[in-house]
Formats: sequence, C-alpha cells, structure tokens
Amino acid sequence: MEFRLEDIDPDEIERRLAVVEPLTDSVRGLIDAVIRSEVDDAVLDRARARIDEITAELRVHQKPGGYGTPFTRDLRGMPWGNAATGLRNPIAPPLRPEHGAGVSTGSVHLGAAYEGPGGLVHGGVLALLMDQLVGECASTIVNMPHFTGTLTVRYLRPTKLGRVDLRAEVTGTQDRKTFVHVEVRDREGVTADGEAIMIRPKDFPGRDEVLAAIARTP
Ligand SMILES: CCCCCCCCCCCC(=O)SCCNC(=O)CCNC(=O)[C@H](O)C(C)(C)COP(=O)(O)OP(=O)(O)OC[C@H]1O[C@@H](n2cnc3c(N)ncnc32)[C@H](O)[C@@H]1OP(=O)(O)O
Repeated sequence: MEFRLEDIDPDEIERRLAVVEPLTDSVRGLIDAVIRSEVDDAVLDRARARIDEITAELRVHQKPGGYGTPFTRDLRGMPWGNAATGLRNPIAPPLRPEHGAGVSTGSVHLGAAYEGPGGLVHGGVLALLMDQLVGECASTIVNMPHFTGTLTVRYLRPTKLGRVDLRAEVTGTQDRKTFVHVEVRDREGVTADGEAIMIRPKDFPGRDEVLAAIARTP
C-alpha cells in the first residue's frame, strides 16, 4: 500500500475521469465480447491485430509498475488501478463502496468475465470484493488505512452471475485491529459471508502525507 499525495483540485479529477472512465467501460465491453463472441476465426484474428495496434499506441508513455494510490490534500483517494474499485481498471467490476457509520455497502454487476463454475461467480472474485469492502470499512471508521490480516470466507451456496450486493460492518476494535463482518447476496439472498481482522500497519510508504491530509480534513 503506497500512498502518494497528488495536489489536484476536484475539477481536474472530473476532467481526467471524463476521459478515462468511458475508455475503461469500452475495454470492459471488449473483454465481455472476447469471451462470448461466436464470430469466425478470421474476424477474431483481425480484431487481435487492431487491438495490438491500440495497445502499442497506449504503451508509448506509461507509468512504471502499478497505478498506485494517489490522494488529494483533502484525502480524496484516486486508486484508479485497484482490482476491485479501479475506475481505470477494466477488470474491476467496478465496486463503488458507500460508507455509513461503521457500515460499508456496494453493488456490482458480475458478467461473463467473473465466472467460475458455469453461470456462477468465481469464489476468488467474491473474496476480492469482500477484501476491498472490509478494507475500506475498517479504514473509514478509524480514518487510517488498514491492511487485511486475515479474511475467512464461508461460501454458503453458489452465487449467480448478475447483480451482487455486499455489506460490511465493523464488529469491534482492539488496539491496531478492527474486526469486520461481511456478507454477499445475489438476487436470491445471502450466498457468502466472512470475518476479517484488519490491521492498521505501524508504517507504510506515504504515511506522513496521509496523516497530514487526515489532520486537514474536518
Ligand atoms: C483513510 C484512507 C482509506 C484507504 C482505504 C484503503 C483500503 C484498502 C483495502 C485493500 C485491502 C487489501 O487488499 S489489503 C492487501 C492484503 N493484505 C496484505 O497484503 C497484508 C500483508 N501483511 C502485512 O502487511 C502485515 O502482516 C500486517 C500489516 C497485516 C501486520 O503487520 P504488523 O503491523 O507488523 O503487525 P504486528 O505488530 O505483528 O501485529 C499487530 C497485531 O495484529 C495481529 N496480527 C498480525 N498479523 C495478523 C494477521 N495476518 N491476521 C490476524 N492478526 C494479525 C498480531 O497478533 C497483533 O495483535 P496483538 O498481539 O496486538 O493482539
């Protein structure tokens, strides 16, 4: 978890998102089309060549490594490469968590790209979404980044592809540990639940800048 201050204003954030969110959505559509397309091999070959051309164009100027977790002076996070929530990441569904008092929720549509057993959501994808939500839930209530130390998941019954709702709730805190319960539902009810032990790390890259931003927020 490497945090980095990027001192930009809300208008600049919106300007950037107005360009990259539609691009990310288009690539999500492409992923789904590649999985489900039944066109001829020649059409698939032609598509590959065109996609390779676009990839080369985008690679002309790139960040080293991952996208990172930049945040603004007033602690607005921009983890746009995140595998669960990233607004620039076409493999993120994306989950868009909402936070209340000790409770975080989020809904996603999980299509063909998230399939495990036929017609059902992959268990690892559910764990990914739970991991993110418990992380944000603990981090928001204590207002400091938390890492997942332990996440125990119980798969109660298969989760159908389609709309999936998640809810996480803090159940307790003890020193640097926060305990979180999390549930996943498909259209027929609860399919999985989990218990997480979230830990506020002693140190992480960018900690001082995060603390300064927290001190600035009302
Ligand atoms: C506002 C911004 C929003 C920012 C919002 C950010 C949201 C991000 C959400 C993303 C969620 C993720 O994917 S996180 C990525 C997956 N997780 C990781 O990569 C974590 C890798 N592990 C680690 O970095 C480390 O092991 C930590 C940080 C978990 C713990 O290291 P530490 O801080 O040195 O811990 P340590 O002093 O040894 O122990 C402290 C206490 O925690 C307990 N403890 C230690 N490790 C564990 C463990 N794995 N499971 C359970 N309990 C543990 C110890 O027994 C001790 O309890 P006691 O003796 O005091 O009782």
